Amino acid sequence: MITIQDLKKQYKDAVVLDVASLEIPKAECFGLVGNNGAGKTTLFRIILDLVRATSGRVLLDETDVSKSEDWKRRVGAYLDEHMLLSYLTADEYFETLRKIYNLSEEDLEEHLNKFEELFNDEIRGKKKYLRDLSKGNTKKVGIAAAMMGNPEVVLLDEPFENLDPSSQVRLKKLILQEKERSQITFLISSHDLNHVTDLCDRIVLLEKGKVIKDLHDKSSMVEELNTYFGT
Ligand SMILES: Nc1ncnc2c1ncn2[C@@H]1O[C@H](COP(=O)(O)OP(=O)(O)OP(=O)(O)O)[C@@H](O)[C@H]1O
Repeated sequence: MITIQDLKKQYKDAVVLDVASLEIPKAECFGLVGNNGAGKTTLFRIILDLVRATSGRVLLDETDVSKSEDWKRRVGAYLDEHMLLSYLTADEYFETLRKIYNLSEEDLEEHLNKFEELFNDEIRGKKKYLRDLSKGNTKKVGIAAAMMGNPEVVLLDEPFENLDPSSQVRLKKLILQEKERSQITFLISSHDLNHVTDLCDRIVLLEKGKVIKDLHDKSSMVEELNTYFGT
């Protein structure tokens, strides 16, 4: 369970995030939407303790994420390419993570096999550094890395952006399978309302840093969001 309490982030006098209370239960697929600058990435960064909140706190179960490092083993995330080691090839990067996560070669193979369709023969066995991959293929590496090591929580910022249409469908299938297979709590931010509503049990809409809708009803969330975004 992720608990957000009185969370505020301010840059000089601009309040960019102001979330009084939010609870994300275990195994929920939590979608986060909002216009550019609404605060989605800031919220994810604070949850991951990459940015310190001005006030308030984020708890992972009982642990304040800004006060301990232990929870990091339980959380996977891909926000952007800065999270990768760009001077490695994809194979070298996965091998490095395998050692960090203490996985066997078989475990790694089993994990990466789930991504075979998504990788579309463009990632593994290539002599390209991550910095030279296309944007979409870079994202695929980041997502596979975020889901490595049996995390309890996975945060993905704009996972569908830059993916070709078939890859978007394959990624959606993969996340749905993982949701079924494990008890992963997914936090997914997206501008793609169709994908995020297909995937998520709940969608929170941020506007200027505040939660203005918290939608749980699958049948009405698409319509509510289309009305808000004028789509
Ligand atoms: N380091 C910073 N200094 C000043 N303002 C910042 C900083 N980082 C983020 N902001 C501001 O915080 C606000 C929220 O940004 P954030 O990136 O969280 O939005 P977002 O919802 O992820 O947007 P997008 O959909 O465009 O990715 C924006 O106004 C942004 O300019």
